[in-house]
Amino acid sequence: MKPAAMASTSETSAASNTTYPQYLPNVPYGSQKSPLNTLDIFLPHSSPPDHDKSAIWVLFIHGGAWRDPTQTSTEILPLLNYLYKSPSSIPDLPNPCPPAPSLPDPAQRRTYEDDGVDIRPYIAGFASLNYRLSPDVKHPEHIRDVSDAIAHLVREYGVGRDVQFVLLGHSCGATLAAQYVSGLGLDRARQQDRVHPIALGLLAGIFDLGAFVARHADSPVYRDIVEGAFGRDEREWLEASPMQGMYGWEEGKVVLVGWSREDGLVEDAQSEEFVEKLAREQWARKEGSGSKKIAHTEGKRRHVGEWVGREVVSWPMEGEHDGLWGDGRQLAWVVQELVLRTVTRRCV
Ligand SMILES: N[C@@H](CC(=O)c1ccccc1NC=O)C(=O)O
Repeated sequence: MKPAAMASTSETSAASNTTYPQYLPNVPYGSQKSPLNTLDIFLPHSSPPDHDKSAIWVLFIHGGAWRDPTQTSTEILPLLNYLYKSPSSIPDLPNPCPPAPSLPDPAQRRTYEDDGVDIRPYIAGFASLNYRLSPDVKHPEHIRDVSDAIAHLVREYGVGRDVQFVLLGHSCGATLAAQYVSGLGLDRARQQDRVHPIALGLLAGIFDLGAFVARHADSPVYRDIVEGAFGRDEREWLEASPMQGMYGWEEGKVVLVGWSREDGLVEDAQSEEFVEKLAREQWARKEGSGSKKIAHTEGKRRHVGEWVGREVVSWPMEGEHDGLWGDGRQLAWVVQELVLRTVTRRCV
């Protein structure tokens, strides 16, 4: 399956004669040569004009309990197909310098099935990461692969350096995203060379490995998952758990924590306790409208740059564990929320 937009319209950049959108699967990263040391890139349109540097990259880390070989970077495709299925080309952003920017009426810009602002012009690129799985590797190899993948994007596309990014993760992918910003499992060089996201979107994450095993003591698979990825020493579980991390990174504006009460695999308490932890670290608590968004925001106009401080947003989602990425619409709303809360348009 490839993003539907590939087959529909394409635009040509005059400067480079390159056509868009571009979908580049299985791009190798890092020095390890495993087929899982690869990432997929989707470039929806040519770079925004020089006057507008407010576009961001969206990075996604899939789940699968650190071990399921059927869960891969392709889990971003429902999101891409949802956002880019529309036959219309992606509109340019208006020049913000001056007059003061405001997007056209959202009602006029509704080109995908949503009630809000069309966020597509604000997204410069997507990357979906693969990383090596257990039992072939154990912690900290998974998180080091993630770090190497992001380092590749820094070098090739200036991600985190010339262009800001948001980091999304589902299930153990959310664990990896939280480990990345807090540096858990990263050696000194990788910690120091790291670029940081402006926002995290953590969906159905596992933040406390010990509790994950203990709360499912009747089901041996949970212990198998954690021992397979982190070994048998419970002190390792504690040290690697995002609940042990610190989340004061400078660039961070928003952490969206999303979960579904219908998730039969990861318990609500993982997300609830992580929200509490960030609140203790002085992140301001917000209740997001979540996947009930249409009902909540219908008729309300929202603007890019709504962000006011360091916020942790609880984001209610719907359906089963794997529906959170499998339903591209729910993931698109997460991305929209992060764009609305973080992207500040700049004149350069
Ligand atoms: N599909 C996975 C199961 C899985 O992903 C999972 C199971 C229970 C709790 C969390 C899970 N995934 C987290 O990334 C497997 O077959 O191992």
